[in-house]
Amino acid sequence: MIPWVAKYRPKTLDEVENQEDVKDQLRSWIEDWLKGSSEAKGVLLYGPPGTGKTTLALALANSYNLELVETNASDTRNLTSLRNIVERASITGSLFGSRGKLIFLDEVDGVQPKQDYGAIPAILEILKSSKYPIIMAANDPWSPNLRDLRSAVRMIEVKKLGKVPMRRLLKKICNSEKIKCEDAAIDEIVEASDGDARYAINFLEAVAEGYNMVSKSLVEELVKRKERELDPFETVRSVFWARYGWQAKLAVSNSQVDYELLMRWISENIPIQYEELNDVWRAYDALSRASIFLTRAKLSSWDMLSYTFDLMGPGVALAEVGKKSQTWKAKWKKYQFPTMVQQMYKSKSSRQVRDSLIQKLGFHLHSSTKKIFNDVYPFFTLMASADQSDFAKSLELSQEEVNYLSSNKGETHERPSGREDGENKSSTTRNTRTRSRRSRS
Ligand SMILES: Nc1ncnc2c1ncn2[C@@H]1O[C@H](COP(=O)(O)OP(=O)(O)OP(=O)(O)O)[C@@H](O)[C@H]1O
Repeated sequence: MIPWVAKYRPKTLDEVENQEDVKDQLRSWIEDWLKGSSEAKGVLLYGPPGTGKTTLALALANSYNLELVETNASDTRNLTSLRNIVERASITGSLFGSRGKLIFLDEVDGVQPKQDYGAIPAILEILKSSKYPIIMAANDPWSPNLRDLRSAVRMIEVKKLGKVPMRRLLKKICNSEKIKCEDAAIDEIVEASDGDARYAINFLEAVAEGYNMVSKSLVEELVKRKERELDPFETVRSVFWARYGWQAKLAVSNSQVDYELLMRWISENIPIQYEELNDVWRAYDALSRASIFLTRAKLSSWDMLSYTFDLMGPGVALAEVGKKSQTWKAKWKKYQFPTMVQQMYKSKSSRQVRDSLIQKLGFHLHSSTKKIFNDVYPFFTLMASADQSDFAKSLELSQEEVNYLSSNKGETHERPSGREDGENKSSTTRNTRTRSRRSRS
């Protein structure tokens, strides 16, 4: 059975819902190409997931009877074979005499500067030498890694699909499938999809397939369930409150939270939920075994994941022996974030205060971060605890930074990142220039 996203994917540009401006730009670009007068070597379609970038590339190829050669931009092996195709094209000459090609490079923003080293230069080279039009897609095209690429192509933004065309799209599918869909249910899916057509169509298919009809109450229930799967508090609660093993297993296997992180969540909250020492012991025993199976799953076979779920879900849930008799009020506990997540957050914000503090001191003293950190910083911690008001004002410190200094922090932290010498000199120069310009005006 073909999934609906593929079954109902528009074949030509005229069938693509909305996106009129994008379609016009693509038509004029490809027609210039076919006439041999195109200025832009390639096009980069960018926009959120599920908005139709791949669909538009495919529809463009079909509309102009071109063969679509599709590859993922981070697959460097495919880029090499693409280079061969392009090279061969330059030798064989007339390309549009027979059936021409349209090259489609998906996920150019997925190219990693380190792992996929050479991919962007390869794309730039293909762009330069290609006799075929090249169309690319990205969700986020603004990374510094793509700077050269951005200036080499025409950028076309693909916006989220609006509510009216999305509704039209879903209704068309309901009619073709001869399924009874309540209007309010369609509206609910449109709302939940937030302009992502793939999400909306998949959602519609899941409801229709499971229940043979699409009602508002069903959609609401499924939206809630999806939200719960994303929420670690809900997963933890479902595990601890499960009366039967299968309920706990379903909660962990459906959860969208990363498995390791989920283990930390469960681990943190075991002693909060369970009061009997033996229950706590059994729960931790199950969880530690789950951790072993997770490592095995990663190292050898993902089949082991099922044991991880068994231990992390039912293993922890059934560790509490007297659970069945408890009311929900007795079970209700206030869960907490894993300590590690809290610490990471705290140390990150604390590092940010320290770094901005050192930048400011460097600016006022015309020194590098290294010099400030090694030689000057301890004196400032003393000065801050002695006199705060004038000191803070003259250095333009925020209250957060003053508190940080006067609590004598700093020695306990690692040295801040950044270039050691000259870093603050250049920022000082920049700041001084801004200041003098300001004072002139
Ligand atoms: N404007 C549209 N008209 C009709 N169907 C659409 C439209 N946009 C998207 N779709 C449907 O949504 C599905 C997903 O779209 P597509 O794969 O083109 O999105 P994308 O922008 O390439 O996503 P990603 O960035 O995740 O790769 C398509 O298979 C198609 O069925």
